Amino acid sequence: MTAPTYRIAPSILSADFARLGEEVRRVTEAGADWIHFDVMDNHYVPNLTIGPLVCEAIRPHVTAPIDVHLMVRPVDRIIPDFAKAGANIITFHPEASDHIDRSLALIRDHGCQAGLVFNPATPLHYLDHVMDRIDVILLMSVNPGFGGQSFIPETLNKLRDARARIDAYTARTGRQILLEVDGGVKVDNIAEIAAAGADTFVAGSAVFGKPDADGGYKGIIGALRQALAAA
Ligand SMILES: O=C(CO)[C@@H](O)[C@H](O)COP(=O)(O)O
Repeated sequence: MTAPTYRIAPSILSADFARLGEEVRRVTEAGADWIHFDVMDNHYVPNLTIGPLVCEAIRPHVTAPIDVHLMVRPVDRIIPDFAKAGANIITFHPEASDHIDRSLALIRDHGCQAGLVFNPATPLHYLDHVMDRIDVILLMSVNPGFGGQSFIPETLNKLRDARARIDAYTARTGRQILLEVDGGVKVDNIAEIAAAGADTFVAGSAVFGKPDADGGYKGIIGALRQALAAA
């Protein structure tokens, strides 16, 4: 079996919004694989963040994929705007979409990779009939809406379940699906999270909270990768 390829996706929710272009450039120069872009609407989740205009504004500052996590209801009408703004991956919460299959198709028809996001208590059965349309499964390991929360340990069991579904699907079809995790990911738990099956790690406060005096973004991304190497 070949060793898994891991991706680190810093969440800009914890970045300095007054200097966002510089922040995304610095974090990708420090080794980030994706930029995770949290979209909150103060309706589906109790917080309000950023939209397609900000995605478009940061796009020239990075070549790394922009991974847009929609925490919005309704879902469909904002998808074309994010695709035009330079998003590469767009994920949404199945319970926030009236027509999951249609929302996934809309994302892919706009040239982006598509995925479903599962809150800690959202069952994985939403995957049952749409695996062919999915590129990424994102498991929330905190309740969505805020950065800086603690990792919910039950997520490890859910990751194992999602990993088993993906592996069975890949064995049958030859198609890969990424398994991303989001919330409370730190140097001291990332190896355990990887061992449970995740290959893509969103980290907000762990990365953007790191002062230059402590090695800055390069230091923390290096430490996350080192911990992963031991997984
Ligand atoms: O989507 C969310 C929260 O809703 C996340 O992307 C957080 O922003 C992750 O932050 P940390 O838990 O890593 O600080």
